[in-house]
Amino acid sequence: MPVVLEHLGKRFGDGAPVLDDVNATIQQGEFVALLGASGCGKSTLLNILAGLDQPTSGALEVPSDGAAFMFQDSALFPWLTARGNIELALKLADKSGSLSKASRAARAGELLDLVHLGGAGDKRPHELSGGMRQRVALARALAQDRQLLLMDEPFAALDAITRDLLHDELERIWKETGRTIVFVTHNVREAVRLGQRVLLLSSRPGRVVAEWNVTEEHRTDAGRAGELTGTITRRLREEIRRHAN
Ligand SMILES: Nc1ncnc2c1ncn2[C@@H]1O[C@H](COP(=O)(O)OP(=O)(O)OP(=O)(O)O)[C@@H](O)[C@H]1O
Repeated sequence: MPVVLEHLGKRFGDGAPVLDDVNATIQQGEFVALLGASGCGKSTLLNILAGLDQPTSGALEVPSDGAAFMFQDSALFPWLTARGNIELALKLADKSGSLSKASRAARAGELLDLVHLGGAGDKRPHELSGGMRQRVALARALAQDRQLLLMDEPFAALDAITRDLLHDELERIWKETGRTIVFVTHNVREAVRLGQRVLLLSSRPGRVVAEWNVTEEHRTDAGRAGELTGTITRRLREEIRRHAN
């Protein structure tokens, strides 16, 4: 099922609208990067997609089983091991209670393998690096078993090398699982690296003002990817300047 936003708007109380007339269709299985200046309403939009907040105008179609969410902070439970954090997510997602403890343990093991953390399941979050914690957070988000995965700057706090590694991992996992991903970032390079499509949200009010397709050519030719990154960066700067005036 696609995600459809039609003339979507959001204002908090009687303040100025944060989002206004946001229109977008995201196909099932698509990877969309959402880019915008700080404070333009990206997190607000994700919260609405996740059903954590309601739009004040317009229409929204999202999968009926909701969405899984991953944040900049891994938000793991510190008293549980990596495996324990994933098993808990499996338990919470299993509303009918049909998964046995042994099946949950087996599934948690598969998810740990999927994020290449097979050997670290018994470690607690403080024993893991930032990159490893985000891998656990990704496995936990996948444990929720929702088609739609919303990611709010999940790699922003990581160093560049770890981030590059996680980009490769996320791309692989996206291809393996067929999830629909909406990935919020400030980082144009990251948006071009990951997204099949990059949407640019303007500031005050937030609205989709431009979009770019990232083609196979961009993926295989670093020069073409660099050109696209430059084009998007210029457009983003314009947006930031327009808002500053
Ligand atoms: N619950 C709320 N009540 C009032 N205003 C809010 C609320 N949540 C967000 N806002 C306002 O909405 C605007 C957009 O915030 P939001 O966090 O969605 O932006 P963002 O693009 O995700 O920012 P950043 O990139 O800095 O994380 C901000 O001006 C913020 O102050």
